[in-house]
Amino acid sequence: MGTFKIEGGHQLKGSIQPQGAKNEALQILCAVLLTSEKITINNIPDIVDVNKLIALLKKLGVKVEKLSKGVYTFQADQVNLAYLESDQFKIDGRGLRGSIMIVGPLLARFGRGYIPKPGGDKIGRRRLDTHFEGLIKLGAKFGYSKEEQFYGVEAERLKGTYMLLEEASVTGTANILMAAVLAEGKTTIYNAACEPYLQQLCKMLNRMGAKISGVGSNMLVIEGVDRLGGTEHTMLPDMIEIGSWIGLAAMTKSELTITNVSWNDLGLIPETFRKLGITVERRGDDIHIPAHNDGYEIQSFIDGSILTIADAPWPGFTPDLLSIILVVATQARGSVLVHQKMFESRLFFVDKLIDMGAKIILCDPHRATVIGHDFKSTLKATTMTSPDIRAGVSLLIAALSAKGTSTIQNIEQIDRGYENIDERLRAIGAHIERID
Ligand SMILES: CC(=O)N[C@H]1[C@@H](OP(=O)(O)OP(=O)(O)OC[C@H]2O[C@@H](n3ccc(=O)[nH]c3=O)[C@H](O)[C@@H]2O)O[C@H](CO)[C@@H](O)[C@@H]1O
Ligand SMILES: C=C(OP(=O)(O)O)C(=O)O
Repeated sequence: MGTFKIEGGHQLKGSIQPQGAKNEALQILCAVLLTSEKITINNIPDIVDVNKLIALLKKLGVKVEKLSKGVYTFQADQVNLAYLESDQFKIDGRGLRGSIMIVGPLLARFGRGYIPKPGGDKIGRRRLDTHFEGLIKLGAKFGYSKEEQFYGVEAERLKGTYMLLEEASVTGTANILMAAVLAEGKTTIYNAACEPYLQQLCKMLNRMGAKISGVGSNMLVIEGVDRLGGTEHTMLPDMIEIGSWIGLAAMTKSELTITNVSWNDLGLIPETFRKLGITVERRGDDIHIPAHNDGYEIQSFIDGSILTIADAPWPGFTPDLLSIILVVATQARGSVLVHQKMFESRLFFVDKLIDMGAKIILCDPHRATVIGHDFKSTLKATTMTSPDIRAGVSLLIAALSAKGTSTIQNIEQIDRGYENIDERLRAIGAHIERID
């Protein structure tokens, strides 16, 4: 179990370039299974989850070539379907959440797709009903082994249809979409998720020859085609990393420039941090955060009532940044209610922040009230374990702002989604060391 040792209380300074988006990468990598032609992908983040998925694709027979840092070609012209029946696949498939999205492409192109219950963050129930209900609507036969927690779908030829998803599931929409592009006839997916990750996937599939309209909306209309071809794709910067660095800058009172952020794809993220009183300046395609030497003040609603920040399906505020919002609020002037509507166990990490001296009341598993210290009391350094990827980074931010030396264990969780985080943070002045 890897550990970070962090000496807090130092101001950081400089600029940081966000990595390619983790959740987009997981979708895009699965899409290479849809064609026998070569696909070139740029800006692939070097993170554990993505590397696990690339390794899984290789075992499936996909030819993978690394051209330079972050640039790879993939060619799925000789797919080894026997691997899907191996014990090794049952281990590899469980290694991350994103592996679930191989099912749609495999089903569409080869008539069968399987997956063990995928991994990912332990942040509450993470069901897959939307995925399989959608694939069943397209005509697939579904099987599930409760004992092995192993899912499978099979179909000779998928047939387009109309479907209204029960929830706007991100990976669910991607999975169904990747099956529908090769189905016979027209598919309509209503209540589709529409994060920039999905917009990027749609654009890539259209470049490969798919016929998808409604990109960016919650109604995707897909005219099935017989085959797809090769393309080149470049990943957007990771918006969750960008939000993490905004929070980091504010809480350590640091002046930081986050470069090439693709502003137009950030949705409500800048505005939500502004509601906490943080100055988020747009400079071209960069974000500039000045040093908040006088702190930052949480806004109230127009009627004077306490601000609530809650997650919602895109274009609402992403649940993946609520843990960061929560930690940043612990040093703000004022109070905020953080409402994590989607996941049931994602707020439990606040116990660690309370240990460090933060004023937080966990109202129930979904809601926490934070009463900011306004830097009148600094957090105390401590030893903690990262429970999930975003809580891990939130604790890291807390440790960088705290007095003294903290240790964070189980940093594999952080490495799942943040590329080379210790080295990149050291480059802007953080005192952080990786110890094994
Ligand atoms: C690999 C990947 O891409 N992971 C992301 C993806 O996970 P993933 O695709 O697994 O998450 P889903 O979008 O399926 O759902 C996440 C949770 O939100 C609930 N839900 C979802 C939609 C909705 O309209 N109402 C609702 O309550 C679901 O029941 C579930 O508990 O999307 C999540 C939600 O943005 C993110 O946290 C994850 O980082
Ligand atoms: C929940 C997350 O990831 P995953 O879906 O891969 O567990 C996340 O990226 O915040």
